[in-house]
Amino acid sequence: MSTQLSHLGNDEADATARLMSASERLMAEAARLFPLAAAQSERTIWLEAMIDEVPDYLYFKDLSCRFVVANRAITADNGRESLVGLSDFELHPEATARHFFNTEQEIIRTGRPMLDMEDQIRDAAGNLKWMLSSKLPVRNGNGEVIGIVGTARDITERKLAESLHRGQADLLKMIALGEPLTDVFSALILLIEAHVPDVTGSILRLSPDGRHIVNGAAPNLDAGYCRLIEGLEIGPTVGSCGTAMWRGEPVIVADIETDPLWADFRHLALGIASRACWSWPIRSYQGRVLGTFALYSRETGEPSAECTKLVGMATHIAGIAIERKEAEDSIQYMAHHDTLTGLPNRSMLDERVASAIEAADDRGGSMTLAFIDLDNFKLVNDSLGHHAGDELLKIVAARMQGCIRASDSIVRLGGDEFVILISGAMRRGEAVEDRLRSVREAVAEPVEIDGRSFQVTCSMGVAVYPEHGRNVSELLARADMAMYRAKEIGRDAVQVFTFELADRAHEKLERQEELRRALAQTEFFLQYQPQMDLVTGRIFAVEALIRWRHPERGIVSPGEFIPLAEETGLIGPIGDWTLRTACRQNKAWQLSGLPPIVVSVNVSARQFQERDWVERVAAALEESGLEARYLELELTESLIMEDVQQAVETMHRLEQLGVHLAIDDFGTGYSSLSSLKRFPVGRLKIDRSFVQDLPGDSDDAAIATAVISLGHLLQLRVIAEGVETREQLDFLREAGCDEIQGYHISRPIDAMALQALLCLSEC
Ligand SMILES: Nc1nc2c(ncn2[C@@H]2O[C@@H]3COP(=O)(O)O[C@H]4[C@@H](O)[C@H](n5cnc6c(=O)[nH]c(N)nc65)O[C@@H]4COP(=O)(O)O[C@H]3[C@H]2O)c(=O)[nH]1
Repeated sequence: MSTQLSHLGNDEADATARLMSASERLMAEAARLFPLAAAQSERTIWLEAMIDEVPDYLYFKDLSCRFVVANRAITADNGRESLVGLSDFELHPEATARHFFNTEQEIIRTGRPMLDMEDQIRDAAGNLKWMLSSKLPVRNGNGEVIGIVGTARDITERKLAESLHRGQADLLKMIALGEPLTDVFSALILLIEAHVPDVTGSILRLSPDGRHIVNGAAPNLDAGYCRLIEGLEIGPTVGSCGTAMWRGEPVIVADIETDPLWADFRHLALGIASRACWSWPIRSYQGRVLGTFALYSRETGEPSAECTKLVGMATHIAGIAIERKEAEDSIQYMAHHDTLTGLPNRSMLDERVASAIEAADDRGGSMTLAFIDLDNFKLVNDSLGHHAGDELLKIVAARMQGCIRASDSIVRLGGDEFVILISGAMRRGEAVEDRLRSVREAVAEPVEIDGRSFQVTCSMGVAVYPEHGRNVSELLARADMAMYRAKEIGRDAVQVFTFELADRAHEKLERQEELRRALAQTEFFLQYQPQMDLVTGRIFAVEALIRWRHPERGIVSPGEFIPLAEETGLIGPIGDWTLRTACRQNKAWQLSGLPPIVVSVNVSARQFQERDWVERVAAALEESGLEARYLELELTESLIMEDVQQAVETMHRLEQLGVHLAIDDFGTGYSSLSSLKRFPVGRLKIDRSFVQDLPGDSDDAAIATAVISLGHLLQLRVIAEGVETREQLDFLREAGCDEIQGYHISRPIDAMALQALLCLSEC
């Protein structure tokens, strides 16, 4: 032991070096205590005894890498009495021994130590061990290398902890990256199996109905066994896992052969030579049981505390993985399904149409899209409430789903719009309409919601690939166009797309653009038609009537463009313009010194239903400075009847503003007497159609007379429009009509002409 240590790179930091320098100090101390040569052997014994106490490996090898000195730790781990004279080739497998030999020869050759190397060895008991070793050259008094001294420390525990730590990190990464759940489970099981000797792991999941076993992963468990337990119903005595899921607590079965929990299944477990099965529930963050993590052992017995701790980590990670997958699945589901009806949604339609087109191309066939819109759904929603509307959609969706074939798909686009994708081939002689008839019939079956029974119909538009379009959006747009046509022709119908339809729609689009331009470039103007009091003969009011001065077509009458404006929503801004212009004009007449008259403005249903309509009327009055009592709004019967309750509410708000209200075209709608009583209106207007054949037509005469009586009974004034002749006027006066309007007095005329007329009649 008089040899010297070579220079170390970092003596202080290195445990091995510290050990070596402690040995040197001890040697020096021994030399001091036993100075005589006679004491030499005693010193050696003393030193050997001392190094034997060191728990790490400590040894000295000669230049041929044979042990000269080896302490008890390394000797015992190699299962020998002594290692002196042996080389690693006699202790380890060839590859390991060669590695050690090469390293040591390198140290001897270069004279440089090798520190903190991590090596794996198998000890005499067969245990794999991780060692942290350092090897240093030993020199004689002349500085020549005469061998190496080595130390090694067992770091197996630390390495296991590290690998566990790394394994956990890898698993969390797999979870975060959304790798398949079975892969995550398998990696988790392999990690645990690597740390708990002689066990086989398994992860089972609980089925969504919370009643059955579903295989998760068990990479080293018999596949046949796994198949046999798949789908078993959990319960109080269903082996370890079925019971653990049932109880929601760990079930540790130390001996499958005798434990009553395994009574019905022990033949299965014993068939795969398992004698013990320990199962722990996997839980969600909120504590819901999601499955089990189980370890099977070939030996009877219970898990160690260390094993239980590891499984605690495993069930935690498995829980995170399952919850993350469930969240992902539900996000996926929500992204592709409509929450109300559970039907696939638009994003799914795109995918399905794309693959249906591909399939049609492959077989040289076709594919059909049917766009479906419920008729009068808005009415149900408005009159019975959104809850009823939702219920109706759910019922209708389920019915439609029940009618289509497995090869077809149904998608809810939103609102009351659905699309059916018919992708399979038609039967011989079968038309698309036949396939869709059953859907229409199912929709039209009576529905009962909240104790009320009613029926809804639907309109369908059909587009066929490849004739009508080459992709989803083209086909959908054309099916939609056809559906609109089905609505136009009276609803409750199927319309197949045609190119004439497209032309018509195109033309409509152009008209719509023209209308927009007309509004922007003020191509509209108002004419006013006087209304005369039959008692005084005085012109007391005028009806404002819109006109369109079209740059090519000349003056266009409202009958031609108001319906389109209503359909497209342009009636909103057009109506606002009319209202503001009429108010301003009326105020201008007053300011010019004419006696005040009322200006009557037509209101369309869509305008009236706009939420801020009352505010817009108030703004038009405010802006023009016209007093509310000089404005009258003409509402049609059908407008009011679309949603009586809402209409009455709006009418009351308008009444509070101080404007007058009149019912236009009276007699053409269906207002019941009882509802008429509820309307805060001041006038009824007898429709022109009942006036034109007066007095000759006895039916019209009876109707006109009845409307006048009815109006008076309800304390309303009655005006007749479309009066063209003296005879009509006389009849109406005779029948007690209060006021008239019509060509007999004046055609609609522009503001200047009306001013002159008023001036004439007043002066
Ligand atoms: N044959 C005949 N016709 C007569 C006679 N006296 C008046 N008329 C016409 O009868 C219509 C009366 O208006 P309406 O019933 O409110 O019916 C109006 C009204 O519903 C709508 N309308 C007109 N202007 C507007 C408006 O500014 N806004 C809205 N929403 N609708 C309007 O367009 C409809 C048609 O308006 P116009 O073409 O101006 O047609 C006007 C008027 O020119 C007559 O003695 N004989």
